[in-house]
Amino acid sequence: RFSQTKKNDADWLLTQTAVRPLVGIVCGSGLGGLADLLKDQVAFNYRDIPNFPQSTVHGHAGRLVFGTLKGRPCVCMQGRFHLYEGYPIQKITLPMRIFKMLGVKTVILTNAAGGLNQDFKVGDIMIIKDHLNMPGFAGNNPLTGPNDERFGVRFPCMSDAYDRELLQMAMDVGSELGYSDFLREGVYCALGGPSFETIAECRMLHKLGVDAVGMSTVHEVIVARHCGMRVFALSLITNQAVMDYDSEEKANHNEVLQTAKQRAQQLEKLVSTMVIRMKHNNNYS
Ligand SMILES: O=P(O)(O)O[C@@H]1C[C@H](O)[C@@H](CO)O1
Ligand SMILES: Nc1nc2[nH]cnc2c(=O)[nH]1
Repeated sequence: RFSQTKKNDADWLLTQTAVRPLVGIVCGSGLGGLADLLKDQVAFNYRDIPNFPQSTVHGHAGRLVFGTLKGRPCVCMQGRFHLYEGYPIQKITLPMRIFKMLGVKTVILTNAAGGLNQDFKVGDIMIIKDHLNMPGFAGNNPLTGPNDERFGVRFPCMSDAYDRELLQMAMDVGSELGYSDFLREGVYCALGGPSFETIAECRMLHKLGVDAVGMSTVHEVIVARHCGMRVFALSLITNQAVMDYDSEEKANHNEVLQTAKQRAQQLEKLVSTMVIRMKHNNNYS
């Protein structure tokens, strides 16, 4: 029945627009401007899409935007769902299955995150090369429950979750755009939120090899990879995680949105250049 519901959502969306997207984009906190790059837009408020959850977080507009980027058909989630909003984990990742049913081949996920790597600065863009799924360690995985074989296998591999060719493409495009000074790569860790981390938690995550910490993305990545879509993801380092008891810094959502605003244009340029350069037969040359 769950699967039928998803099919209905996808069918409904397909009847509303002629765009058949090959690329699906998810905008992180304050990064919704990405959707505004799309031409010939057809946009839906989440509240108008059957069975779709609603955005409840400031900086997540709650619109699904179809359109093209230099002729490449795309769909963009202007706002995502988070565990802390109270939705079941299968519900927050439902859009990935809808992307799949719309024909999406490549998913691009963005997020705002706190920097743990001491070499990172606020405003850096970190290309995600791997993740730690903390809610997953506690049994909260979006693939929990009966496996729908039509989407993918029971035990999907995650060692190849982040496409290495797209990671290399991001580095190449970033260097051509003159972004090398603030382009990094690293490991992202998702926590449940909504509280930010304590100092002890930041120290622990740093010791575990985490470069940036956030509250999203990995659940979407798992579902996207389960159904065979190619994944590229990046974090905007919007704040430095507090590691020191003498620090006066306090993580807050306003700072997150403020940093996102300052770096949004460059991040959008990086993503849009990549989309235009992507070969949709899964080859990058
Ligand atoms: O959707 P993302 O991961 O960009 O949102 C981050 C995590 C929290 O939702 C919020 C904290 O400021 O930003
Ligand atoms: N968990 C977490 N999420 C964030 N999103 C943006 N900044 C942060 C942060 O410092 N911690």
